[in-house]
Amino acid sequence: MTGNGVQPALEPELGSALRSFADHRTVLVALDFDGVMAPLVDRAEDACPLPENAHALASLTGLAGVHTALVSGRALESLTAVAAPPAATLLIGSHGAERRLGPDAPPLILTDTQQAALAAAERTLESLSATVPGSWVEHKPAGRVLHVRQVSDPAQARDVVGTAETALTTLAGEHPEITVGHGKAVLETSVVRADKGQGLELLRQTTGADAVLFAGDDVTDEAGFARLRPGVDVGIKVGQGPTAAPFRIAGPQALAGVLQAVAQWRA
Ligand SMILES: O=P(O)(O)OC[C@H]1O[C@H](O[C@H]2O[C@H](CO)[C@@H](O)[C@H](O)[C@H]2O)[C@H](O)[C@@H](O)[C@@H]1O
Repeated sequence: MTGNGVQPALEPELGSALRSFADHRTVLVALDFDGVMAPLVDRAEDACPLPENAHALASLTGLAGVHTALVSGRALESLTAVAAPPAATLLIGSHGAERRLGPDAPPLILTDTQQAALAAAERTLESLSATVPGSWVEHKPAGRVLHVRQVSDPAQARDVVGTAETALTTLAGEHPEITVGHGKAVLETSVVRADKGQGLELLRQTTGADAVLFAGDDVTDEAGFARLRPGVDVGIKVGQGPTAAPFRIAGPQALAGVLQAVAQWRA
């Protein structure tokens, strides 16, 4: 939203793509959370969706033929705590490793090998984090995340991320389940191979959607954009940075305008 409380106008090409999208019989609106529904903040537990985004998501969720989903890198428990999504909104967490597609969603269960790999990755990240004030390690069912947003010296933040990446890559020689990925002021490791593209495909199959809208801000969202069908689905990059998404909006404050446009054309 702009300073005077008015949603910025949509770019004409995006407006026209949303109009065509809304004309499909069944649609899926899938949204990343951090940096899309909610502005990025220092502490992950303090993230909060912009009220206009939360309201627009709730409005869309109640419409006939419209499915909504959050597709997040967060653990499902953390996602539901900060996003407080509508009950009917489908959830993909841990970058695709966790799913809540109905009331009986099975919990993620790790094999003994995955648990051993996760414990080893955790020891590596915790010991590095202990040497860098301001850094901390987030625990998720399938992974661990080294956060450096609150490290005051950018060079120190870069160094610890680089050291951690090298250490985890070495550890992956012993524990091949370990994967490593970058995000915004984080280094993530997981012992379950999954990505948001797989999560989106699962949502598409589950909902039977004829068209999918996906909005994301981070490098991990590119796996989602890669699964979209040109001319049918709508991919929206939120904020700056290279992307395969054909459309872009400035930030979370511009998302409600997108959601409201779809809601208006579906009503
Ligand atoms: O896929 P997302 O919903 O965008 O989740 C990606 C990661 O989000 C969280 O970290 C990011 O947001 C934090 C709060 O704004 C910020 O402090 C951090 O620097 C960001 O990287 C979350 O903590 C991670 O687990 C998610 O993977």
